[in-house]
Amino acid sequence: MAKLSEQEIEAALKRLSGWKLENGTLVKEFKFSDFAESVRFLTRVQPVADSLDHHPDVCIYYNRVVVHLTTHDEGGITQLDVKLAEKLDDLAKLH
Ligand SMILES: C[C@H](O)[C@H](O)[C@H]1CNC2=NC(N)=NC(=O)C2=N1
Repeated sequence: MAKLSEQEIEAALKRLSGWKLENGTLVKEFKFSDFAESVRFLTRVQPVADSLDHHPDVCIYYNRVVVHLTTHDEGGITQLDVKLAEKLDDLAKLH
């Protein structure tokens, strides 16, 4: 999948909520009530990421999950990152 241009990334960021561009990755911090809820969120993410064959880089800080999205194979942001960002937003609402 082709890398998005800067204009395409800016357009995608306008549609997404809470995501920003940082060092060539899409980044968002998701907030939960505690560590267990953070882990449950990532448990819901796992099958979705596997089915897309596209995986987020994640860090858990107790009740915060920081997600970085980039397409490693392309060395930049692709439409797959935008699609995964939308899915993560949906999954974060489910807790
Ligand atoms: C072999 C496997 O399909 C690839 O390594 C996939 C897996 N998940 C991936 N996830 C992400 N974020 N970027 C990739 O380039 C990528 N490549």
